[in-house]
Amino acid sequence: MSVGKKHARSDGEDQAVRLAKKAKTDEVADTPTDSDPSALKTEKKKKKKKDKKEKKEKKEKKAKKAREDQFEENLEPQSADSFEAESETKPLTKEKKDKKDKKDKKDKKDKKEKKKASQSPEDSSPASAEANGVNDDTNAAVANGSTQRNGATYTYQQTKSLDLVPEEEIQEYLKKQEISVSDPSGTKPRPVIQFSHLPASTLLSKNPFASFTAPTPIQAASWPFALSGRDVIGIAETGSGKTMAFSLPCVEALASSPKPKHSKNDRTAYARAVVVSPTRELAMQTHSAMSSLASLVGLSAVCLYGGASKDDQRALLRKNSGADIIVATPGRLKDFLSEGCVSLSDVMFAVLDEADRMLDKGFEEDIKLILGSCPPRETRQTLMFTATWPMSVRGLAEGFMVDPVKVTIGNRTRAGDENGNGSGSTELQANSRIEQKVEVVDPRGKEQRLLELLKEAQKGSAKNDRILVFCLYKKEAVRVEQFLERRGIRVASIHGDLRQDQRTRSLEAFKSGSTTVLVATDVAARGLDIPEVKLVINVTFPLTIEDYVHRIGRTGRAGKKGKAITLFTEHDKAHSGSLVNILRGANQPVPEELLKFGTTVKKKAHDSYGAFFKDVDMSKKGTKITFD
Ligand SMILES: Nc1ncnc2c1ncn2[C@@H]1O[C@H](COP(=O)(O)OP(=O)(O)OP(=O)(O)O)[C@@H](O)[C@H]1O
Repeated sequence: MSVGKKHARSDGEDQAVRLAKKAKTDEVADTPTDSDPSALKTEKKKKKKKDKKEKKEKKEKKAKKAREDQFEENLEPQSADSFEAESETKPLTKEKKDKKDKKDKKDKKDKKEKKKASQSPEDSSPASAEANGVNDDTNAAVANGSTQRNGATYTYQQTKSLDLVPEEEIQEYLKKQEISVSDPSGTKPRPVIQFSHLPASTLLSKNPFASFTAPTPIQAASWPFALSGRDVIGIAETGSGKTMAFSLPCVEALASSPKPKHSKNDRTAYARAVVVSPTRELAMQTHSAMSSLASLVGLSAVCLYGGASKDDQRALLRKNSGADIIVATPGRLKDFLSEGCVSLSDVMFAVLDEADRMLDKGFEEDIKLILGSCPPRETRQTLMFTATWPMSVRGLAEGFMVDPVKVTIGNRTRAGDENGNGSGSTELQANSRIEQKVEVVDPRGKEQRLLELLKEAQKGSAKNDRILVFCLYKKEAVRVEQFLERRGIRVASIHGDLRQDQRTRSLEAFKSGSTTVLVATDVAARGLDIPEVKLVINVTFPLTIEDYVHRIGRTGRAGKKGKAITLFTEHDKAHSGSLVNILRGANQPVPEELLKFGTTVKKKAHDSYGAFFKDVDMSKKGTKITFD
């Protein structure tokens, strides 16, 4: 409220008295007096505003100083611009002058290279990995001093090189890669088509993408949002690089923010990022990918999963002084949380990998507890990635996020009405590079048919081709493995009845090629990135059509082709409609025998689908019940 307004209300008060009162109010602005409460309130507000401004300025100064220090340490060329204005007004020290000269030279060189690149825009071979990994746009991503809501000081700013890409090229890319973005705040950052379009950073200067030529569509479209601190739901086909889509923004966010300090005597491990995975093997795989990236900037990652020694994992946490990133399965993470060994109170970045699985009934409560142990969604960044996004989990997902951006890859719009108006909802879609074949068979003849298929697939030069065989039940997997073994097939298995070391050994043997056939339950359906799986055979149909999409997605990864054969029996007829839709959606043949089972899509039958592969900690002792 202005002083003028106050005058109007204090009739009869003489000017001198009013001034004296105001002076007094200014003096005691912090102490409430009953002399003039409304004036006091105004002054208090003013002071608060001033304090806030001062605080903000101080924070900005501090952030600038931190960046400056980092710049000094890392000789990060992109940071130089933030200090250019300063250099103009102050006399340059010799060191700064050298740096400026160096930068000017580099700018000139970059301009030349850019010109060259514009003549051959397709030059994205691994040989040019350095250019791919490190942005040559020295002027591009300049931290502007503000912090993201999760506390990271990294600021995403579209680079000049990306600005320079003609709009038609961007539109063509979005169309060709079938990228759709739904953003409640309406921002439209351009996709990062080349690695060189990414803002320079310490991490990128380490060239983490040397073996890749360009970002995958989900990376290209989601990075600008995730790097800006936004919550993201990323939906893209199996094997399309979603792990890197969340790993890069996670590591950038952590690398740009100081680790909160805790008492030296505090033995709790305070993670700053948490990634939750549905299975142990996937957690280990994600951990391996993330720690390679994190270690480039001196960050550590620890994997916590059931079935392995807790003491060893505790020791790892201690060794890594808490670990910056924790990749975990929910059960083991919950255990560590309840013991007070791990705290998520410093988490600025939370990821649900295979998000629909994590939000389904089997894990819902665990996820509520885990995300509930993190700072509130307003002050952390939450990312969810998956290849399948059923309606049933969407509402729940958004409850954990703030205005999430939804990035979808693939033409998943519902067919819509006769006028061609789609409903715009995200449909289930299988990887279109996978050749899908469905054979309707007699349930009694399944194992014999499996044997024939394996022999056919491993004929001649293909004798060492890797084949993944899916069963629904653990006992079934055991039976099928023994059946194949007796017939001379080199086979291993992975399912929940095996000890973790046995599971790990089987997977390693399959990866290394010492066994070419792996019989698995749905414990191996999601996320596992096993190179060169040529064929997936479904001996028994999974509980849900989503699991079918994930199972067959173990082949045809990272742009490669693959093949999947499904033995379908009358027992699976409830899935015929949704399977027909998947086949049609991927332009695959639909056998007449399958159509006979009907094309109606039934509502999801199993509430806790995939519960068959919920990881149970086998190392835990059961509770002994005594009867007296
Ligand atoms: N930009 C890229 N170019 C080429 N290959 C890539 C790129 N990014 C990641 N990859 C590779 O693609 C493979 C599949 O990636 P990833 O496991 O992240 O897939 P995904 O989308 O998470 O699959 P799923 O849905 O099955 O979990 C990995 O081997 C990974 O190294």
